[in-house]
Amino acid sequence: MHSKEIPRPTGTLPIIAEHPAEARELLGTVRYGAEGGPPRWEHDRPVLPLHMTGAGDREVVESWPAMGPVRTGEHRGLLFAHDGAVLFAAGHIGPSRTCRDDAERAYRAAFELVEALEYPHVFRMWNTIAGITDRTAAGTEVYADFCAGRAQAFENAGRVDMAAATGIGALGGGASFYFLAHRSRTTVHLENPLQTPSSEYPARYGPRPPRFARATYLAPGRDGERGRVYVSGTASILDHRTVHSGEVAAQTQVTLANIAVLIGAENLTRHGIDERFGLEDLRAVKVYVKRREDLPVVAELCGESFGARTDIAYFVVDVCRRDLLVEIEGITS
Ligand SMILES: O=C(O)c1cccc(O)c1
Ligand SMILES: CC(=O)C(=O)O
Repeated sequence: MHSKEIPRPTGTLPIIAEHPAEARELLGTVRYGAEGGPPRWEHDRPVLPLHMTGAGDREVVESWPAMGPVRTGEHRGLLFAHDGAVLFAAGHIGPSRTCRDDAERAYRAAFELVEALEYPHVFRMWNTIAGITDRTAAGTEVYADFCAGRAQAFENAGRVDMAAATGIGALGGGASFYFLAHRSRTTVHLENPLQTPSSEYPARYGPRPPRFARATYLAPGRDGERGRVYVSGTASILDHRTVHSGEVAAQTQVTLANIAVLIGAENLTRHGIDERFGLEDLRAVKVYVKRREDLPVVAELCGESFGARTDIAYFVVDVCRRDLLVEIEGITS
């Protein structure tokens, strides 16, 4: 992390720091740390522990601020908190080796929750999956199994909209997920003209395709909050193919270029949004690097591309395809 000071809470932008923020004004917290497991309550707020850091790495704490009085609850293992505008929910998908049924169950619970509480506009989801590229006992791939279960839950719920998401490796603790949904603000799910929509990936990547948008734009709120683009985990993929297999610098450059096109004026105009953003506008950037020895190269390229005010957290974890070395996400400020 490069952040020098802990930023103030600003609505749908998280506070990312080395220490948890004040519990009272929060919806929930995600600990990118040394152990993973089911979400738990701390000071009456959901906390999701994710095993994303190894020995000697610093824990990164992501805190989602609340804008008003918070109500909390639990639904089929999902712990949630909401403030009348935003819903934060966190769950444990389960042991990754039977990911399919577990993912379907967890996503079914998520869709039930957003309907029951009336937060229909899901705008960001994160999935962390231990052993993401491993084979299951049945010989299938864990990530492909996860995608199959998730696709089934989308289908059962009749949901055709796909939100920005990340699907990334974890060092242990099974598979977990958390998401954010808005009650009233318009969401526009974005695709990237350089990439095949994930739901149209060919079957060679798995029996059921992933279901995520390349980014989601949350339109400005009546409370004066600005419009923001939530950029999905993005990798060195053009159309549906990994490019620059084995070359970390080139993969990082393609990834950054993918994000620049995604959030730039031309693509936003294509989606009916009258705004434009550049890489320097991104905050709360997370960079996932597969091999520890690649960190210096990736960090140098990211440092050159993002603004001086961008807070960047690096994690050494597996990426969902064996030939991918880096994945990057962020949120426009
Ligand atoms: O399956 C996903 O949700 C996903 C989303 C973004 C990047 C990625 O590798 C995977
Ligand atoms: C792997 C990844 O980032 C994608 O499918 O876009």
